Amino acid sequence: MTAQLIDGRARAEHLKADVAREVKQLTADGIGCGLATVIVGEDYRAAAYEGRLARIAAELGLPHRRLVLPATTTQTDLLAQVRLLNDDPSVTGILVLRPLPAHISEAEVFRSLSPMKDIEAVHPENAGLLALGTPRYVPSTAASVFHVLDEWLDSVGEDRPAFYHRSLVVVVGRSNNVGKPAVSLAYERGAAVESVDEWASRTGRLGWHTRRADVLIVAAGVPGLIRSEHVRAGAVVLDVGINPMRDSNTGAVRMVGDVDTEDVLPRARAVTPVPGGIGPVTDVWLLRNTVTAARNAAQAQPSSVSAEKEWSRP
Ligand SMILES: NC(=O)C1=CN([C@@H]2O[C@H](COP(=O)(O)OP(=O)(O)OC[C@H]3O[C@@H](n4cnc5c(N)ncnc54)[C@H](OP(=O)(O)O)[C@@H]3O)[C@@H](O)[C@H]2O)C=CC1
Ligand SMILES: Nc1nc(=O)c2c([nH]1)NC[C@@H]1CN(c3ccc(C(=O)N[C@@H](CCC(=O)O)C(=O)O)cc3)C=[N+]21
Repeated sequence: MTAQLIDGRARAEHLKADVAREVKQLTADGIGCGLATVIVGEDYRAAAYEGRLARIAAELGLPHRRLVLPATTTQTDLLAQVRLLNDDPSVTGILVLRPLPAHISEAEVFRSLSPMKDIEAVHPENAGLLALGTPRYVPSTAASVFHVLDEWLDSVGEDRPAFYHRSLVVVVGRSNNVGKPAVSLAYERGAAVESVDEWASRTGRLGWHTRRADVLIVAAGVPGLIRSEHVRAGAVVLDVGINPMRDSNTGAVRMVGDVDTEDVLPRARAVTPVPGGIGPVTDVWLLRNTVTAARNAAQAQPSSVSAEKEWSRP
């Protein structure tokens, strides 16, 4: 068997057309929408993601404001900046990029976000709603993993509920941003779920877990962690990892996943590549959540949400 490579870019384009329609409808309804992204310090992955969001937001005509703060920013200053964004009615969605510098508590910053503007569902209220199966916002990376999987199941004629009910989903990596939300979404679909972290690797049990997976979701941030010996024949493998690798000869940086795709292809049923798999869908989903947040804001306070002049409207 040679696995099917799932085309995330094509999925992202479909989704982008939906979001473009939603943005037009917002404008027609006179509802303002504004995404604010916050980066503290320098990180290649965060900068790459933010750059992609900026480009697609411009393409969709969705106002975007960037806040780039130095790595020396104190937690107090960052919390003050978040407060300003919370209080600004022209900002309807806020994304604080990870990683934050080590001297800043990510949990404190996420807790300081206005829950209605927390488009990644990292505030405890939104994370709780997600865990209870009643999300306000579905975090974009996990949402993209299951969007890609659901659509792929449709494309091969699998009945979604039947597939999930008979499947074991194993999630490698359990960050609050990616791994844990993915577990919640797998629960919601009625799958059996297993979650492993770095201890599974350290204790030599990673393969024992992953080889039982019908669906293997990998979000560890370790290039090439998963090889064919970790994969059950006929499994569906979703590679979330985005890891910058510098070519020692040319100096060029390219992104690689957590899965050794070439090695896994002959064994799996379907695999998402990196680049071109989950990543492009994540970008669009985040903007989709931004649109949802604008609608939520308008419903909460109909008169206060209108686009302001300071926005760079593309
Ligand atoms: N494609 C996309 O759209 C996105 C991709 N990413 C990428 O996904 C990856 C994960 O991101 P994120 O969740 O934020 O990362 P974090 O570093 O926050 O979390 C990584 C998780 O993986 C676990 N882990 C680390 N090493 C191993 C190992 N050897 N074996 C098993 N588990 C391991 C960690 O375990 P422990 O808890 O024990 O430390 C932790 O739970 C990164 O490459 C990131 O760039 C992130 C967001 C979006
Ligand atoms: N709070 C927070 N949330 C995040 O979701 C988050 C974050 N911080 N910090 C950084 C990581 C990284 N990340 C990416 C998502 C998509 C692509 C993406 O679309 N990549 C393309 C292009 C890759 C390339 O440049 O070759 C692809 O996979 O095809 C990249 C990177 C989100 N992250």
